[in-house]
Amino acid sequence: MIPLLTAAQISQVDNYTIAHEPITSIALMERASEAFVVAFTCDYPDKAKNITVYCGTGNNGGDGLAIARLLKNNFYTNVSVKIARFSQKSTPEFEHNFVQLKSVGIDFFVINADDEIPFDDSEIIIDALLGSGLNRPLSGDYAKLVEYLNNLHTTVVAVDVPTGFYTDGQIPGNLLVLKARQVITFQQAKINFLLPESAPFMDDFKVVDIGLDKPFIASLNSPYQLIEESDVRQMLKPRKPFSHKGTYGHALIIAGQPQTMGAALLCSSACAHTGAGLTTVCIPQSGLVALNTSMPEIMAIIRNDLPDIKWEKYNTIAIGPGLGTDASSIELLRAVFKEYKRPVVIDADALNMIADNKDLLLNIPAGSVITPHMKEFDRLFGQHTSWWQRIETVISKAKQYNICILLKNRYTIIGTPEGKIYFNPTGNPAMASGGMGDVLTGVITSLLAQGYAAREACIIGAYIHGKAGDELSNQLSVVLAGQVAKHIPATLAKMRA
Ligand SMILES: NC(=O)C1=CN([C@@H]2O[C@H](COP(=O)(O)OP(=O)(O)OC[C@H]3O[C@@H](n4cnc5c(N)ncnc54)[C@H](O)[C@@H]3O)[C@@H](O)[C@H]2O)[C@@H](O)CC1
Ligand SMILES: [K+]
Repeated sequence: MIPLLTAAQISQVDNYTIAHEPITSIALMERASEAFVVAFTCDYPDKAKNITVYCGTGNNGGDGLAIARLLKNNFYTNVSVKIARFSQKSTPEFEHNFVQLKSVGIDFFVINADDEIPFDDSEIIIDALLGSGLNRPLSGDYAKLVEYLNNLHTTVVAVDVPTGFYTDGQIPGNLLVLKARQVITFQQAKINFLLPESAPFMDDFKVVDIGLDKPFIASLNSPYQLIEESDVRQMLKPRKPFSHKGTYGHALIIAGQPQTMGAALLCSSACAHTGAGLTTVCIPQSGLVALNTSMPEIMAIIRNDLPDIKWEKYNTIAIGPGLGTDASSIELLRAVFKEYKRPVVIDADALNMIADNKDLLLNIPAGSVITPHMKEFDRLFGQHTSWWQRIETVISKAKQYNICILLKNRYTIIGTPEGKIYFNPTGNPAMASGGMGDVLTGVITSLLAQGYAAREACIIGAYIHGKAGDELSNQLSVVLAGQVAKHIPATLAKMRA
């Protein structure tokens, strides 16, 4: 896991690293700037491009000055610098790099407060105006400069953080930010890069390691963690010799209506493909032929009004995909909560029924998983005006109900009763199509049936679901849910190799 820190904590880690590595702050800035330049030269190899580095007078600006110098050393022939000296304040690291810049003879131009903004016709802009030190929205000279630069629509590569962007905490509405084509960020993804509110301000980000003290970072015990492939590999249990279908559990999936049978089929297919020993799906009679034709491995319970379910047979139950919210579905949901005391997976219409009957929240078996998308989440827990607020709600509700909450997103957010938030990095826009959530529910259900705890089932499930989609998207520009379900065994084989 990569611990994700707030800006205040990152500055604490900078200071700790400077004191204990030990390294001077100027050498640390040089290391950061070198890391930036390595990443930059990889993505922008044309050394004749006309590049302007815009620098503030804090340490982000100090980075910018060092980057301009290093680019020149790397034979970028057309680099110049514009310094926004909008206040008298500057850091010693900035001043040091300003002297260095002058010594290598790079053209620079100083923009003072209230000056006209100088004309810019560069092909690439490197944004080193403000970084993680931002403590208020842009206004005055900064706002004027950023508006001018945004209107140019030039390719902007931001150093660490796009100027004006908040790295953590609630992002104010109508924020003015220097929009970046790419952000090359130091040490770790900033938490707000993982939330949809970052989308208008950056197309992409890349993390470069600047060697901050990892044991100290770990000691801060951040609640926010980014899942890595190695975590999932460690969590995955091998399929052992002499094991049999009974070893890998029996999952029951209660899903589907005549018009939404696909949800039941996709969910149960994903469950079987993720390795549950047995999968049974509880569907209306009208789905039986489709089920037997498409997935003969899966057993069925025909759902009349209230089906006769032998609860103790199942290692876990999923309820909701395509289920509908009529009276008999509510009765069935209540029956699951009454009769079945082990962890379950609750998705889609089951979440909508809980949203309409909030008393049911208290009946969710401990250790269960709920898998809402944003709208289902807001229906359950109230309207939110920002994703940061949603994260706070995930933390409090996961604790309150002793459940794992998996809030679907580009970087899916998994909250546990211990107060941790895990961000899942896998998945891609080719997967934005119907049925994908039903497949994810099937994957998580399968993992619970196989004996993984809810936290592991969510982390592994979200990761492999997204990774299967990533692997498929190497060759396909659109990936359908059924393809993801069928590809899971191949992804699992790679992860277990
Ligand atoms: N030794 C270190 O601490 C390192 C810092 N690094 C760089 O340092 C950056 C952080 O530097 P700083 O803390 O100096 O801060 P910034 O350079 O981001 O900002 C400079 C100053 O601008 C002021 N400011 C904040 N919001 C403003 C606004 N809306 N309008 C006008 N002024 C505003 C604040 O006084 C702030 O300290 C990082 O983003 C990174 O680029 C890297 O060089 C790595 C090492
Ligand atoms: K910046």
